[in-house]
Amino acid sequence: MGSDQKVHVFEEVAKHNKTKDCWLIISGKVLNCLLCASLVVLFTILKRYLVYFLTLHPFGVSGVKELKRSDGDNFCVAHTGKVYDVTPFMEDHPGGDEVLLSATGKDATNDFEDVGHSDSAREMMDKYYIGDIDQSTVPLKRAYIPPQQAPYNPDKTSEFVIKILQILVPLLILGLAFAVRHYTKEK
Ligand code: HEM
Repeated sequence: MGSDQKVHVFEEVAKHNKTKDCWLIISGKVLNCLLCASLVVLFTILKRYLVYFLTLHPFGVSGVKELKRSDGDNFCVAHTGKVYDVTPFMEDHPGGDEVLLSATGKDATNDFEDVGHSDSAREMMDKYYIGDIDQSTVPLKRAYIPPQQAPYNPDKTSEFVIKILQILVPLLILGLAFAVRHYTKEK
């Protein structure tokens, strides 16, 4: 573990995006602990009894619905964004230094997890841990900057000249034919 462990702001971390100075943000997950799991079970049982009691109550409490926790709820799952200075690991990283560079300036958790790093890789991370990220400074989404395109403005001059010629040329031929006919008649 590094000695300079503090809370970093995103903007500051994002500046370390070079081979000789590379910082990553990767979140750790503290999964459901035993105590939390027991509390969930207890809460569910209590809730069932409460709903049953209220719906059968002689005064008729209406509109009581059983509240369901959606599957997506991360009950008791803590996400902590950690900052790693992987500069000394750049040359030795089995996945290469380019992937690490491409993971700078963002929350690289998904990139890291997608690879399916081994437990030994996760243990190694401690060596490069230099502090936590101030989550409030992490942008939710990168702002999409649309590519700059020049406005469509084709040159219409040549098109106009062709149209004029299409009208003028037949008129000229017709005029020439009349002139020749008139000239030969006179003779
Ligand atoms: C502190 C951060 C990291 C550490 C300590 C680390 C460590 C390792 C280790 C030890 C391996 C060898 C395979 C294994 O044991 O799982 C590995 C492979 C790899 N890592 Fe990382 N890694 C880190 C971050 C990242 C990130 C952020 C990415 C993606 C952007 C990444 C992409 C890869 C890839 C593509 C491989 C090669 C997988 C393969 O060829 O099978 N790593 N890493």
